Amino acid sequence: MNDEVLMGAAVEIADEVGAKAIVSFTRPCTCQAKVPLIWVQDLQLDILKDLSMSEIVSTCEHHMLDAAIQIYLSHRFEEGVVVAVFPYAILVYDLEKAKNFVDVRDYEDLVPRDVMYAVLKLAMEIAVEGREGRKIGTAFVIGDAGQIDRHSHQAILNPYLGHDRAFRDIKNHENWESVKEFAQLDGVFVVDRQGMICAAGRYLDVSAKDLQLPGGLGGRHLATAAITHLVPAVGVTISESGGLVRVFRDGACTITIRSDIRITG
Ligand SMILES: Nc1ncnc2c1ncn2[C@@H]1O[C@H](COP(=O)(O)OP(=O)(O)OP(=O)(O)O)[C@@H](O)[C@H]1O
Repeated sequence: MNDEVLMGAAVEIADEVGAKAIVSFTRPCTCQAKVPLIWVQDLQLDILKDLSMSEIVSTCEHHMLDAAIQIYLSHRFEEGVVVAVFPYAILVYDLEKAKNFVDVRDYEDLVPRDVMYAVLKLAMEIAVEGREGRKIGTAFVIGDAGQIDRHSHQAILNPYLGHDRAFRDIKNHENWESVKEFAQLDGVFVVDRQGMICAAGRYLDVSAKDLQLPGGLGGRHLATAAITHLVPAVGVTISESGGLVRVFRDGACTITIRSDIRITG
């Protein structure tokens, strides 16, 4: 169906239901929306043309959740509805679903909300952007830095050693460029509860052999999961091979977020 016709209908529906935004998975086209327009580039949507109507709706809902998680992290929309436009369907989508899926409050006993938000958003940026066209994988272990230290050692010289707090604060976007540079190093980042990066290039001396984890995880993922079982900490990993961002606590994977969709607007 014509993308412009669907967009026109979406603008009317958005007005009617008081939507926060229109989220479009179609090709960009002109429209007169009164609410923000968010474009999503999702390469896995080509399959829609071969599906039945009910399959289209459930697939679109699934893809909308992936997009809504990114929108939740980037726009901090925590409630309300958006109107999602797909090549063959229009959905009115409740943002609560994304919030429930990645609720930063679920980690508040270990990591404050603003620190968790910052690490997740930064992790998504690293997963989406990579570095100079290359995918990169890394991990953040956030929590009791003293205890994390006891189960790890420096794989390389710590680039954060001796730097003052202003440069090490992960909540400050100005520090994210250097984090992205150091994300290319071996090992993991250690971040304390205040959001201060204590180390990069840290090797975790732990074993995941007793943990129940999804198959196919690499060494850094397994070690990050294992440290969260051993000490009060949350792990956030970015997979170089699959582009997925995962969150671990208590030795288990609690969130998996796709990063192969691009949000603009
Ligand atoms: N215990 C560990 N602590 C810190 N870093 C590790 C540990 N084990 C492996 N690494 C580092 O992680 C890097 C990637 O290893 P690997 O591909 O096995 O795992 P991964 O990062 O979990 O998986 P992916 O390939 O999906 O990113 C290696 O360069 C290695 O030095």
